[in-house]
Amino acid sequence: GAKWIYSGPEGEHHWSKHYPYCGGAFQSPIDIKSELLRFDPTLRPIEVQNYNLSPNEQLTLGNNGHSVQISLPPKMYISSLSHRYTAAQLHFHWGSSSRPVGSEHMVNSKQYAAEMHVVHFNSDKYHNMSVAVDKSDGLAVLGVLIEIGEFNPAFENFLKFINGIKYRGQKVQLPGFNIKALLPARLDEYYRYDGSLTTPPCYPSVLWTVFRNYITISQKQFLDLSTALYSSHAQDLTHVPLNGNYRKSQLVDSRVVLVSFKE
Ligand SMILES: NS(=O)(=O)c1c(F)c(F)c(S(=O)(=O)CCO)c(N[C@H]2CCCc3ccccc32)c1F
Ligand SMILES: [Zn+2]
Repeated sequence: GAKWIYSGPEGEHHWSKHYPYCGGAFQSPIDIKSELLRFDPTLRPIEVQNYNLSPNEQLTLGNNGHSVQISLPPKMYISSLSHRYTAAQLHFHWGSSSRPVGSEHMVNSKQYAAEMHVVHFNSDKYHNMSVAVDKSDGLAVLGVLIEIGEFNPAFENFLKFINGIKYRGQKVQLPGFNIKALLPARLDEYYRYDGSLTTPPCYPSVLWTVFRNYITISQKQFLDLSTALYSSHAQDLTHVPLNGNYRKSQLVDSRVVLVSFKE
């Protein structure tokens, strides 16, 4: 689609000019505040299938100018929701080396260093992402908050290739690995709400699951993620660093955030 960026003249406050849904309701991310929470005993642990990919599987690691993304094979899916949600891709949002806060969701106004999103589409009802992306029951995204702390070996499976995709449009192949190792320990503890894509076109089509527990990456791993990439093409005269690629918190309005756990 048309170009959009996170800050400046084409920044997020201008997205709605070309992408009307961005100015609409049910937008994401949100600041998950305690007073919004309602315990829902019917929320089952998240169960994922075929996330443990063998190294013989080839994945594509790419720089799409907005994020670093890993394409995921359709054998991967979420089996614990009312419909089968088949994996499409995962990507990240992060801050910058000077401001190491870049998660999209916040918990009681605490912003984390980064956030991972695993994007799935409702394959019971829609043939692919493109058809599902603007349907109210089209997508399910798993959100994982990321803090700086212990080194994360699972991150190395793609971080070690990141210098091959420094510029927009660049892709490299990478051996499959256990994507489940990127998720936090407790898949039974999460926040759940109805929201949207956090980038244009901002369709209100996402069933959000944000896990309660964060994962950690080391300071060095965060620096690699936040300093390696550019949103500009390799041949562009100006190199525009890719960081701070997170949308600000959106209005919750009358939405309730369900939680699968009691304090
Ligand atoms: N935060 S978020 O809302 O989850 C989210 C992003 F932030 C994000 F940057 C992307 S993107 O990397 O594709 C760049 C711009 O769309 C996506 N892509 C999704 C939605 C758009 C269509 C599509 C098609 C195939 C696979 C994934 C996707 C995204 F869903
Ligand atoms: Zn995202």
